[in-house]
Amino acid sequence: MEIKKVMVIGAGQMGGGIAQVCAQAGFDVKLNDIKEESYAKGLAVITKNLSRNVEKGRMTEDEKNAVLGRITKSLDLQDASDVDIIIEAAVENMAIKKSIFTQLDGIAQETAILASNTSSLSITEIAAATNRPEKVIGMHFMNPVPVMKLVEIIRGLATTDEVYKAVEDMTKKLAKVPVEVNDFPGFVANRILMPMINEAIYTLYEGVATKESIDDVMKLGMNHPMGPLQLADFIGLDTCLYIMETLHEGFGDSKYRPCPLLRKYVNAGWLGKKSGRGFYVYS
Ligand SMILES: CC(=O)CC(=O)SCCNC(=O)CCNC(=O)[C@H](O)C(C)(C)COP(=O)(O)OP(=O)(O)OC[C@H]1O[C@@H](n2cnc3c(N)ncnc32)[C@H](O)[C@@H]1OP(=O)(O)O
Ligand SMILES: NC(=O)C1=CN([C@@H]2O[C@H](COP(=O)(O)OP(=O)(O)OC[C@H]3O[C@@H](n4cnc5c(N)ncnc54)[C@H](OP(=O)(O)O)[C@@H]3O)[C@@H](O)[C@H]2O)C=CC1
Repeated sequence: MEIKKVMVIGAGQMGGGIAQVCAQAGFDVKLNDIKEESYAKGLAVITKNLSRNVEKGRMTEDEKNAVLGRITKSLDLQDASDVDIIIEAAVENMAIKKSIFTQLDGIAQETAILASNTSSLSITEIAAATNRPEKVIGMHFMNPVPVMKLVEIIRGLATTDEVYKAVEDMTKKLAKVPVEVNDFPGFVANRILMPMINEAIYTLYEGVATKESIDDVMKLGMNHPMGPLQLADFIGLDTCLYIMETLHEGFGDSKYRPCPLLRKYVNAGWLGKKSGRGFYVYS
């Protein structure tokens, strides 16, 4: 099973990054979003990242243009009809993901792999919305995609070894390191990371320290590149809340209760860096 043509669904911070690294690795990429302006925003970020590579001497202008030439715009899921793999990176919502996967199952060629970049939701449940659960898999990239090495590869209950191997090979071609994990809420990355971020938010909520102090403790004391509140803003507070809800519901354990302050910020539309305001304000 050789993968050549890719479709990425969702041109947000993750989808844009995934499209960029796929095009850089030589794959033809269709980048899909529901809104033209979201696609344009995603492409602008990719162009900026590639221009930085040119400035830093890591790529020539011609190479940059060749990478951009491998990315095509898609505003219609029907465009999935001739690709080998679809990597879905739309919003972290089970109903939306199921609807996308059901539609893709009817559009994509029989051999096509349907992957999700979900950060916490059940691959098995998403797969059950299709008639090809054996070809559904989790391909969980880390943010920012062009920089971070890891891709968690999540096997659903029915995922075949052949599909796993094809996705593992593709991940290596992207110069990323695949790590195999099983399908449980939050997988490994967010089962460990998100409760730490949630606890940092509780620490702020309970007035233990200021946001700057909380971040300084983890940066200076534990050598984390970003403090947990800064990282939460970077990930997106909506995504953080959805992940905590998945852990809370999936394990039924109160230790995963999302902090009320996190919920309040999301309800206010303070989603972090992407909306201009979260725990910090961004210009
Ligand atoms: C929620 C989930 O499901 C899973 C997740 O993804 S959890 C989040 C995982 N990610 C993390 O934990 C990130 C933690 N933060 C970091 O590692 C670092 O702060 C960082 C890599 C983001 C930035 O590094 P830094 O040294 O502080 O800043 P900076 O010097 O500006 O950037 C380092 C390099 O990364 C690049 N970079 C930074 N942000 C970038 C972005 N958003 N997109 C592309 N490249 C980026 C910069 O261009 C720079 O590259 P060069 O200098 O080599 O050109
Ligand atoms: N943020 C992170 O650090 C990480 C996130 N993830 C996961 O990646 C996924 C995307 O997250 P992220 O990129 O941060 O989110 P963003 O909000 O940045 O991007 C989501 C994009 O998907 C678009 N979209 C929404 N619904 C659809 C749809 N039905 N069809 C096509 N496009 C759609 C949105 O468009 P519009 O804006 O127009 O609504 C937006 O452009 C989530 O599942 C998340 O959990 C995984 C790893 C890390």
